[in-house]
Amino acid sequence: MPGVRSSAPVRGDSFSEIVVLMPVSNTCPFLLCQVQSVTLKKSFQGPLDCAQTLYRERGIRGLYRGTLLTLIRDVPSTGVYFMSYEWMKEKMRGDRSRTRELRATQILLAGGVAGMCNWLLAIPADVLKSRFQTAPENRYKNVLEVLREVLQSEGPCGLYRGFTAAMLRAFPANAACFLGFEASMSFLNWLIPERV
Ligand SMILES: CC(=O)O[C@H](CC(=O)[O-])C[N+](C)(C)C
Repeated sequence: MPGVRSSAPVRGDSFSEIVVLMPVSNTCPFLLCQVQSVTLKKSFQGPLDCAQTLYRERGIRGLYRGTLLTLIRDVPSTGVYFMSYEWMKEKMRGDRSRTRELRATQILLAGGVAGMCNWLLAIPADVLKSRFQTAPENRYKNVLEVLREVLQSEGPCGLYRGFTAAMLRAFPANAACFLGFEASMSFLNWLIPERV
């Protein structure tokens, strides 16, 4: 039995994330903005209602609209997320003891900072994605049109709209997430010890 060591696979398989989770995550901007359904002229009751209405009005394409932007947002930022987390842990452990256990506060700090690094990179693509997904169907031909419009109307700062709210959420959410992750890893490694 190899034991449980690596952090990345726990975050899931990318293919299933795109196929299964993308429609779920794609309903979020609609719910947050409370964009109204075109035909029913009503706000959505929840994620399921939103997904059903989108499917009815726009078909399967409606559920996957903005997938490219989601990938542009998540692929590089996820790399930075795990890299910054591991880098901070290594720095806090110091050179001498690579296997030294970190304190909970150190894990919280590394996780929180990793979440902030993730969003520092992800916000511009997230802003474009939300605008693109919630716009009326034929408003934008492609992503570049959304980018042009944001830059023209708000300048480069427009790409960082929501920065403060994103950062205020990113630290505690990811600090807790990594603490839970490390606690689960310790438990699993205790349950299934590594054979040497
Ligand atoms: C966009 C997103 O979900 O970011 C995650 C961190 C967070 O604050 O939710 C990180 N990751 C994309 C790696 C799941």
